[in-house]
Amino acid sequence: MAGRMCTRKWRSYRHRFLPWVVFNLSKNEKTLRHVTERSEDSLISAEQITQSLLKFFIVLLKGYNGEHRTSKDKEFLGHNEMFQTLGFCIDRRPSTLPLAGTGVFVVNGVIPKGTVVAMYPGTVYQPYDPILFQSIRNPFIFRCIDGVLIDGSDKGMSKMVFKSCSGRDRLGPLVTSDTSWLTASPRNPLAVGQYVNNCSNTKPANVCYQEYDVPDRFPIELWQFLPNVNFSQDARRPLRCVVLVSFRDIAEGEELFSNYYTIVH
Ligand SMILES: C[S@@+](CC[C@H](N)C(=O)[O-])C[C@H]1O[C@@H](n2cnc3c(N)ncnc32)[C@H](O)[C@@H]1O
Repeated sequence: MAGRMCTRKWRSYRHRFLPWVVFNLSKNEKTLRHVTERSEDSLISAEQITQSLLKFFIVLLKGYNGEHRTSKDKEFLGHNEMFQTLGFCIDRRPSTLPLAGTGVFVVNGVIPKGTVVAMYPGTVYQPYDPILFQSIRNPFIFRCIDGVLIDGSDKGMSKMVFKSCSGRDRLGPLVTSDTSWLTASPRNPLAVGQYVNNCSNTKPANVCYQEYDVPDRFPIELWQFLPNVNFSQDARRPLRCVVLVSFRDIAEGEELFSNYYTIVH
């Protein structure tokens, strides 16, 4: 009986980070996110995500193309632009949870409910792509509803694969993805979503993951701020990105927490 229930739950899960979620499932039963329909899992529409990213990327582009900037200015440019355009700023800091490593915090401003708060960077693997070596002991493999995987690790082989795919996909002088999320100072400061920790019994989730396929009409000169790249050059589908959207208003100083595990009934 328990086995059958477990199998049913397993079949209806949406997102997971292995082996973290499997290991913690029983411990964190209260923190599972339950939704009754697949559509309920999307807090905002794809069009709202597009508009939000366009608004921010256009400002980033102007900033990075601006003259009279020193390299020091450029280091903080993303954060300044983020605060001015979106009204908040996020960054990585040691987590408030014991033994949880790094987390992501609202360091300036407030985030209203239903806002695109962060992006989950990484190499995008279709269900048929080989990912075995990159996935070994890698807690940053994010699983989308349709089996697409995103490897958000910024180290070792994962890092090499991302850089190589990004170089391969350049269109002459046009860069079509951002590799700076692999460093401590991403040009697009939204691209730190892979460091958002799982909620706990005392720290409920304030953001959730939402899949987003980049539409054809997304301006090519703004692709340089997208922190995702396809592993396969011949992936015959739009580029998959994952954004984190706020469940509620989030105050300055708060840490972001997501649900690593969502059950669709
Ligand atoms: C996707 S990473 C998140 C970033 C991670 N905190 C780090 O510093 O690399 C997932 C890993 O973070 C840690 N983690 C996430 N949520 C946690 C929690 N609520 N309590 C303890 N550790 C957590 C676990 O080690 C997990 O395997």
